[in-house]
Amino acid sequence: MPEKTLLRVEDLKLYFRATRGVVQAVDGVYFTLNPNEAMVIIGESGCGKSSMAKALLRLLPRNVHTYSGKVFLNGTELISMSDEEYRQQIRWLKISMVPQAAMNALNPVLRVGDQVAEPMMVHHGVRKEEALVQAANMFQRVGVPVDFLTRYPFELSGGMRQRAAIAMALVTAPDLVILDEPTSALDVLTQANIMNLLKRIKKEIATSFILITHDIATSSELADRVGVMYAGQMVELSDAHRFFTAPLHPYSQKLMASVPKLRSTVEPEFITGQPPSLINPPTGCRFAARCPLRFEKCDQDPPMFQHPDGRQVKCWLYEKEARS
Ligand SMILES: Nc1ncnc2c1ncn2[C@@H]1O[C@H](COP(=O)(O)OP(=O)(O)OP(=O)(O)O)[C@@H](O)[C@H]1O
Repeated sequence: MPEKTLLRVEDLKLYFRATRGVVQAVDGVYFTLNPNEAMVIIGESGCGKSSMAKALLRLLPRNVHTYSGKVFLNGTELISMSDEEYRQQIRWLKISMVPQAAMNALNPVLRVGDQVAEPMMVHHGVRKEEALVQAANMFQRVGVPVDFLTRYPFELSGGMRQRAAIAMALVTAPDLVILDEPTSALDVLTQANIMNLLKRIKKEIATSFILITHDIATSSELADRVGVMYAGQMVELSDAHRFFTAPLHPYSQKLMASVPKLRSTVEPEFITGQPPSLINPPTGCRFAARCPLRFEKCDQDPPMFQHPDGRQVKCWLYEKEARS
């Protein structure tokens, strides 16, 4: 029977070699994603979000120390594939990405239409004329004027370039699109437009999304599920509704309290202290040093507890609930 889960990530690790030691950027991450679901990954800068995206996309830098675990896409394991197999069978075809700054995704010396058409030609063996027709369709879908096909990236605004990068990620109809801070380099209005575009696309196209973002407020509108990362680990996995109403993990609660609210007189809070170093992270709960609810047990590393309502949380506070 085919697996209902689209993506199953088990004990994913990505460590880097650095001058001061080994950086445990992604340290034993587990999660699953269903078809047509949008999962938002949030967490402070440096907690390993982009590294996790790189691990899923196998876009690994040269100083990798450890790359391990299992990633199943529709039942096919990706980590054990060779780079060549991954490039031929998975990247762009099954999993595509929209990187932080679209300028980096687009080649400055090639017309954007040709670039958006290219994945179709390379991965679906489609002739250039047909690929350009599909690129034009995709441009219309993401709100880029079709006559922009013949323009170069520098002739497009930041927002239009980001839309073109989204078109490029979608043109092969992949199962999963990973967006790494897709709006971070854009002004607030353009950010909102891009988020609205993603919401619309999600309704129209049967694709799953992993959206990595700092922008908790806007991402709440797109998310079906939320994953919270802290110091290289996933500390909460939740459906979006429950998460945005009442998150479980003390870190998630602090993160939510730090989001400014338009119609509230409550001041946003800051999370005091710094996340631990990922070179020698603490052996117990990694958030303990900053946690207002810390108790003795937090000196031990908590497992990911299964909350009775289906959420998962890596915090000893939920040990009893998880058992009962
Ligand atoms: N190639 C690399 N070599 C060594 N260390 C790295 C490398 N890439 C990332 N790191 C380190 O890994 C940790 C996680 O970084 P990562 O960029 O994944 O975090 P992030 O949560 O995406 O941060 P941001 O939100 O700022 O993009 C950081 O300590 C970072 O300095």
